[in-house]
Amino acid sequence: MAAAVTRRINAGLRADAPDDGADAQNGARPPAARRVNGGGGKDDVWVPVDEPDTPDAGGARPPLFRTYKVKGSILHPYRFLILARLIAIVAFFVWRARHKNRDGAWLWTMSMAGDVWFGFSWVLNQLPKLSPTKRVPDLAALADRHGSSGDLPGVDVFVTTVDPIDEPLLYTVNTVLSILAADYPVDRYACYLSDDGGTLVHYEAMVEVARFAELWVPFCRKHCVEPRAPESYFAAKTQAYKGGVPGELVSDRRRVRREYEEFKVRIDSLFTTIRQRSDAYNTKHAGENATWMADETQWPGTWFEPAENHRRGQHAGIVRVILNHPSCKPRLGLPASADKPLDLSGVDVRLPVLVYISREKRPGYNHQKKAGAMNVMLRVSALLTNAPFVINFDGDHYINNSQAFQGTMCFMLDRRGGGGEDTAFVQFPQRFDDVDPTDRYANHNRVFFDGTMLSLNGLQGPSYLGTGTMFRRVALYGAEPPRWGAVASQIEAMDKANKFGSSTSFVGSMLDGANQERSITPLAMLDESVTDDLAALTACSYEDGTSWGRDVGWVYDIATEDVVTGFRMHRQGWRSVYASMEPAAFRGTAPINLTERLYQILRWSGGSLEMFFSHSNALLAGRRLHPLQPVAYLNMSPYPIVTVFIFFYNLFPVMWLVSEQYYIQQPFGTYLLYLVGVIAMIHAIGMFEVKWAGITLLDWCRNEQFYMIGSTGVYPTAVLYMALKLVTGKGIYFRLTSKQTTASSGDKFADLYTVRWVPLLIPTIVVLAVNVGAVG
Ligand SMILES: O=c1ccn([C@@H]2O[C@H](COP(=O)(O)OP(=O)(O)O[C@H]3O[C@H](CO)[C@@H](O)[C@H](O)[C@H]3O)[C@@H](O)[C@H]2O)c(=O)[nH]1
Ligand SMILES: [Mn+2]
Repeated sequence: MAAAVTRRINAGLRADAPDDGADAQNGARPPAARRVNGGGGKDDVWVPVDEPDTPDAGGARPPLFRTYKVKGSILHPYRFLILARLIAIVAFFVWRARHKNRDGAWLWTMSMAGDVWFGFSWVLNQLPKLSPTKRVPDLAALADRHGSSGDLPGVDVFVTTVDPIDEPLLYTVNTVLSILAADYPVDRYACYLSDDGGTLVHYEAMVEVARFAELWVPFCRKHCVEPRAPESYFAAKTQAYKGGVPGELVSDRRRVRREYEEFKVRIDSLFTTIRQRSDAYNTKHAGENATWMADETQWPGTWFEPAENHRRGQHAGIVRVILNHPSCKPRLGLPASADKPLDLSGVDVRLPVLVYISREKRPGYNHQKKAGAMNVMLRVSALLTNAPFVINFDGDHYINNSQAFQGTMCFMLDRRGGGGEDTAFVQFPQRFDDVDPTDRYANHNRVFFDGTMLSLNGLQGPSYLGTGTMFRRVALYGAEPPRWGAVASQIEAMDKANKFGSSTSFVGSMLDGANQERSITPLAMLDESVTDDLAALTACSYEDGTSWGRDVGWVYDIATEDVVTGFRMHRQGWRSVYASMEPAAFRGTAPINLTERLYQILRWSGGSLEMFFSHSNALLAGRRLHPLQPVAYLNMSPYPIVTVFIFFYNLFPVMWLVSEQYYIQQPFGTYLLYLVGVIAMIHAIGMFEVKWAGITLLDWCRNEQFYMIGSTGVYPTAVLYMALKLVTGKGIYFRLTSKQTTASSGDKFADLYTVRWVPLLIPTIVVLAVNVGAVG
């Protein structure tokens, strides 16, 4: 194995040679890409920062992204308010400590403790937001440098899904279609679908997708349509035309729409089709009870009628290439004809690689949910296409801006200050569809985390980077950037310690996968040796005794693997970028019904507490992080504990039922004055943030409302779970967020108002009752 590594050292890891020739030519070339504007947020708030290192006479490369800061007239009063509030709360504490309550000392102590916690967490939350920064990719500069289809690095795109019902097939096929139609050199990226359910329905849906993509993708290219997830495209109002043949849009669109409707019918009927086919074959092969593929072979995954080795949690690993590697030269389509009414004669009709994966499942193994699926994809893709960058989407997210991949490359390839190469990941803010404009609680803390992240002078703080984040593959392998030049020896050492497992072909692929200048390799012929390798890599026993899930790949044993994986990279000295783009790069479907939302919050808050009580505790971050990063991580790990104090205050009105005269603090007048002051100030500060985050006041109110529901209803359970875990050592079982909607009535927000009863809501209702009672 070591030999395999050393052999490649000479091949050179970093093909760092400057391509000056190309640059000189580029100077004369007109920008090929459309310029994007400021990238979200209003221009009257964000101002570009003067880049100290703009190209000089020496012909340095022009920057590939712009940095924006909040303009002084907003920023200075904002900071002043923060300072004022800091002084106010310190004064408040001092005053309270000097005026201890003699009667009801324990209540006073409790409320003091609560206020200290509130004050402390406010500081944690506020510090990283002192200098809001926004980075926007410059696609035109990228096109100038790399040409329109030029030497962009390879990208492997991962999509995860589990259940075709809970995560509706329609979302998943839209995700994949939006990826296949992305505006990125088609021979430089590949799409992998991981199906943790192992169902034939998913596989055949991908076969249908590949077929429909032959029409959909050239259509998108011909007319430059956005977004390229058909469901969203057809639902959207028509926008300004950007393609080259406006006259043909209307008829082409009508035609593609009809095909899409038929495609949807086929997708919807897959369950029945497969069942009927299987019934027919089972009768033919008397005595069988299998699920059959169209070619009359038995599906190796799960069956409709569960059987030994063909049920959920117990089936073989499957890797199937659905679309093979395209040719490197463009292949133009055909002019319109009787049966093909779309004129595709000027359009490249190639499609990127599409692979279906279902990892092996065996009882007795902890399959580690999404993190486990991601790690299998990381290995399988290493053997098949081995791109130096990987990006992941949940089955319910899609690319909303077809240039999103190019956008991420603006950060990965920018060389300012040695940059780029030390960047482990690029993340864009998450935006959600299907969220009622009058009820945007689904954007909950995402909006505010935007604020948190924006702030760290562009260094990324923690966030839910589970989906729509572009990673550098080598960072996922656990390599460390300060030794980036020595990745070969690093990989060799890690391999000696059996961190990666026993596959020689996988370890042999690692150096190539680290090389940013390498484009994607044509898909290997799936001969017997490759199939054997793939079987080994998808097996559940592959990771036994290795470092997968800790030092290598996505991190295990935690409900929020995404946050912890990013933390590991930051801790190793990697940097990351938080970027914005207009229109938003990616979009997702948040669970909009309150019940699902509560369970999601439960998993996140539980995961955050787990993180606090684990080796990924922010306090153990080490010196390689920017000083504000641990603060931001800390801000989001023990936060559910706040529930104790929120409860205390929320239930306090009980006292009014018991006795008429009771004061938490005396003299009560001064106390009230302080309170009103500090509360008013935090809201005033919030208003500034609302202004630059580009959200409405109503969003903000909903956010506050939802915070109350979450912190009374969900956090107590999270805290209890954590306490149990600390005592018993057993982790939390988190269920999959169901995205299934009942909204067949045509009202896509119908779901929002169907609140199923869940015990999680009991404490919230108690609080409500107490307060209504007390006021009464
Ligand atoms: O055994 C499993 C369980 C889940 N998933 C996939 O993991 C993704 C996320 O699961 P979901 O139940 O939808 O969780 P969410 O709360 O919606 O996910 C958010 O929070 C997660 C944990 O922080 C992140 O991993 C996600 O990317 C982020 O979108 C989905 O695509 C699932 O298909 C698997 O592949 N295998
Ligand atoms: Mn999700």
